[in-house]
Order: sequence, then C-alpha cells, then structure tokens
Amino acid sequence: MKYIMHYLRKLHASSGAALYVNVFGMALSSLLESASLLLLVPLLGLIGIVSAGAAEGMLEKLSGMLDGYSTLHALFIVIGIYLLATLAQNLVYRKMMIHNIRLQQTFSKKLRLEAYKSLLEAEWLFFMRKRNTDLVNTMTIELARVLGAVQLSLQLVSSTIFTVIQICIAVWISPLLTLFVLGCGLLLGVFSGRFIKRAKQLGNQTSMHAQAYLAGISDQINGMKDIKSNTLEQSRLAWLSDLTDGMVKEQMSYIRNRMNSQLLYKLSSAGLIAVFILAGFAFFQTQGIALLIITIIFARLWPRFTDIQSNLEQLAAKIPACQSLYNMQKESLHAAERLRGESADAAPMLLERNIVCRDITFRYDKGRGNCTLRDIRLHIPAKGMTAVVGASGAGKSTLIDIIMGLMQPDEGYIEVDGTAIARHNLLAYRQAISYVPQEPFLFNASIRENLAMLNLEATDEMIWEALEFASCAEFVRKLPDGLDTVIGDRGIRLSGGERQRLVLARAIIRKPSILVLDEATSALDVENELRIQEAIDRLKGNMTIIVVAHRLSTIRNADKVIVMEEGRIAEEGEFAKLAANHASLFGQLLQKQAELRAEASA
Ligand SMILES: Nc1ncnc2c1ncn2[C@@H]1O[C@H](COP(=O)(O)OP(=O)(O)OP(=O)(O)O)[C@@H](O)[C@H]1O
Repeated sequence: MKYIMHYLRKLHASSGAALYVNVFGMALSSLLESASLLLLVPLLGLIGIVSAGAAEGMLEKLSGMLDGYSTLHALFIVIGIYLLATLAQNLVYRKMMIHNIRLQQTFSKKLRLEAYKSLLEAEWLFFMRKRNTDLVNTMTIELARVLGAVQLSLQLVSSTIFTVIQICIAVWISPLLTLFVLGCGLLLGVFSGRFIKRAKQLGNQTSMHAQAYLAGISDQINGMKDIKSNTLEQSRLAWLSDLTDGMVKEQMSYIRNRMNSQLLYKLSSAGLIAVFILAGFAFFQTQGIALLIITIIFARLWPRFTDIQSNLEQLAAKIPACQSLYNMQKESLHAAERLRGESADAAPMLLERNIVCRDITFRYDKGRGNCTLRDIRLHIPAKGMTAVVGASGAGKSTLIDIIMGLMQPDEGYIEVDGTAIARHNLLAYRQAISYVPQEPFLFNASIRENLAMLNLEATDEMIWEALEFASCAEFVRKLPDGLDTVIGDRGIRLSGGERQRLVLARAIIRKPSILVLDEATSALDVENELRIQEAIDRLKGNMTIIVVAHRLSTIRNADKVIVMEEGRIAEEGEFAKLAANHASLFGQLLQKQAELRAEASA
C-alpha cells in the first residue's frame, strides 16, 4: 500500500483542491441518486401500489408533506422533484466525470515528465548498470499500470462514499436490519482477503513477464540478422512459446481468482437478500414499504461491495508496477548528476590549450573489483587529433566516457586549460563536446530535424554545409524529400556508412570545440572511410579531435597516439615514431592488423 499511497500523495500535490471538489462532487451525485430513490416512497403511496397507511416514521413524514394537495397535484409534485433530482444528479455526474478525466490527464502528464526528467538527470553510470528494456518497460507498461492504479483508487474512494451514503440512508430507515447486513458484509470481506493477496502475487508475475517479454523481443528484433543467419528461428519461437505459456497461466489464474471472488459475492448477495427479507419480517418488524426501500437500496448497494472488492483486487495486482516505477525514480534520483549553479543552456566552454587527465583511477564496481583505469596521466593538445588505441577491453571507451565528463573518476580529475572540471562547470564543458558513437544513432525525425536538434539556430545553408563536410550532401540530394526525408526507425533505411556520415554531420553542426569519435569508421567501406578521413582532416586545426580507433589505418594523420593496455597508458607519441618501433605494443598491434588483412584478402 506504501507505493500506492506515494502516488496518491503525488496526485494530491498535483491536483490540490480540485481533488476534493471531485470527491465532493461524487458524494453529491450519490446523494442525489439516493434522494431520488427515496421519493419512490410517497410516489408508491400516491399511486396506490402500497397503502399510504403502510408508511410509518420518516416515511410518514415524507407522505405527510403532501397532505394538503389533491392526489393528482401531489403526484405531479413528486414526479417533478424526482425528475429534477435525477437531472441534477446526472448533470453533477457528467461534470465530475469530465473533471475527473482532466485531473487524470494532468497527473499522467506530470508523472511521465517527472519520471523521464529523473532519468535524464541521472549520471551515465546509472544507465550502464541498467538493462535498457527494463527502463523502457517501466516508462511504458508499468507507468500505464500506475496510472491505472491511481484511477482505481479514485474509483474506490467514490464507490466507498456512495456506499457510505447508501448505508446511512439504510440506517435511517432501519438501523437494526442495516447493521445485520453490514455484519454479513464484513464477514464476507474477511473471507475475501485471500483473493486480494493472491491478486498481488499474480501482479508480481505480470510485471516479471512483461519485463522478460520486452527485453527478449527487443533483443531479438535487434539481432534478427544473427537469428536468421544462424538459423535460430525455431529456438526463438520456443522461447516465446514458453514465455507466453507462463503469461497464459498467470492470466488464467488471475481471472479464475477474480471470478471466484465475484461468484462468492454474487451468491452471498442473493442469499443475504433472501435472509434479510425473511429476518425483516420475522424479527425486525420492518413495515412493507420500508422493507421494499431497503431491498432496493441493498440491491443497488451490494454490487458496490462487489465493485469495491474487485477494485481492491485489481489495485493489489498493480502494486508491483507502482513499486517498480517508485524504485526506478528513487534510484535515478539517487544517481542524479547534481550539477551546481548551471542552467541547461550554459555557454559552451572554450578550449584553447589542452585537456589534461590528472592521475585518474576508475572502477565500475565501487569499492570492489579491479580498477578499470589506473593512474591515467594524459595530455591532449587543443586543435589536434589524438587517437586512442588498444586491444578490446583495454579501457578505451571508459577513458573516453571520463574525458567527456559522463562518468566521474574515483581519483584524479580532468583539467581544461588549467581549470579542473567539477560540478559547477561540467555542463559548460559538455556543451563544448560533440560525440559520434560506435553505433550511429539517429532520431526518428527528418534529416533537417536531426541536425537542427544540436543547433537550434541552424539554417538550411548551415545544414547543407555540415552535410558537405561529412560527405553526405550527395546522397541526401538524391532522396525524394531531401532534408525532409524521415530517417530513424520508421523512416527510410540508410546504409551503415550513410548513417555514420549523417551522425558526423550532426556532430559538426554544433561547431564543437571537442569532437569525439568512437570507432566512427567501423561501419564504412573503404571509399566512405576515405571520405570521412578527408572530412576529419578538414576539421583538424579547427577543433580538438579525439578518435577511438580499431582500424589503425584510419589514424595515420593523428598528431598523437595513445596506446592503452589493461587500464593503463602503455605508450604514447606520434604515429610514425610508434609505428617504427616494431617491438612496441603499437608496432605489434599494427603487425597483427596487417596479418589479419592479408589473411582476409587471401
Ligand atoms: N558497465 C560496466 N560494468 C562493469 N564493467 C565494465 C562495464 N563496461 C566495461 N566494463 C569493463 O571495463 C573494461 C574496459 O572496458 P572498455 O569498454 O572501456 O574497453 P574498450 O577498450 O573500449 O573495449 P572495446 O574495444 O572492446 O570496446 C573491460 O574489462 C570491461 O569488461
């Protein structure tokens, strides 16, 4: 319940007084509905279904008010009041429903924004530790279930208010009989506790299945080429079949649990009505018309008990989703970068002299395990091209993430032109960097939008200039919609090389002081690679370029090469000098690549 209360408190904070207006409106609607029901008493007396003498106590008073009128007039008055009460109830109900949806939608927007903001503000390490699809699952399926839980809670409050009002009226008419029925209801509530518990267990399974499904299906759709080329279709179908078997079982258990509880409620409802009609006559001396009214009230009230029970079960099944969103927000807030005193549009830092790594040490598993980077002392000259090379797992990407300010070192720090990078200037530093990742990522939008995202003031002229620079203007010109062509998941398909060059154009349009390319040429053929090389050479001298390279042929023009080995800098210097020393690690790496290339072309 703690997790649901957390989101209800948020709803309260988001809606303020409007929430009380809603609850009050729902209560008013119930009251009007009950009032119109009560008018049936004199109405029935007037039209002679029951004799007027049968109405006693408060029923007598109601009928008594109409004493001075002729039967026809009294009938019109009662029907008029009945119609007015019904009209008022429906108008209030309509208004409240619209109000309710507005509250829900506002809250839904607020919750989505808040959850996404907490994710966006989390440090990069948080994302490295999480499975992407788990985050996607929480932000989509689980978040929708949380909104469902909040809606159910509101329904529960309104059902409870309605029920309480109806009970009050029933108590007014016949306290003893009402207490008797309530006693039975409570007893039933105690029995049905196990249905709610079971629903919560099944809700946990729903969350687990949704997580496994999303993770598996997105992995497999991303890896479809591997599946097809390795003929894994049957095994993947078997995986899905097993998973869906589990889902079917869980859904069947859930529906069985719900149907069982409803069966219990419905049977006991029929039994109860029979018992209290008999008891009304036998023990409580309730008069015919009062008994009729109580019967009507309880015939309407009992389904509300069933609704409350059903809402509680559905709510219990959604608790795991609330817990999952709560935990994600808590963890991401805990991992927030806590940048100090900087707004998101901080002016980019200018790099004039150098970037220096001062004795940097870093571990992924804090306090445990080996250091991924150890005592890194490094000097990256401004406006030059620096290449980072090394065997797989040597720590190249980790070093780049630290140099880009995405991860903070455990020891040591980064210095830019003699100023240490810390929380107060981290954002300005990052604004100075553009990054071309290993796997080129493009947003699901037009080419123009993709490029303008990094420079809101970019004109078409600037966009074409960047495209020319990255050697992609030619193929963009050939596209039917030119700059308006939609790319990304739902857009046209581009080759790896074309995507890579577009990402490079996007990086350039920002006119960054520092350009970081993580194996940016890995997806390119020889011709494209050469064109990219030319683009990078053109950029040399204008900005500081840091390249993580696997293909050593692409870094021949680097001003400085850094060779990494097991988290340390093993060698550094000019390409030609390092290459000339065949005994050096770099010399060996070159040798190995030359052999591999020779084998491949043989
Ligand atoms: N998120 C992570 N959590 C724990 N360890 C990690 C994580 N990412 C990388 N490592 C480990 O840190 C070491 C350095 O990894 P890194 O990715 O920096 O190497 P790399 O030189 O870039 O490798 P590659 O060329 O294969 O990309 C490796 O041993 C790797 O297993």
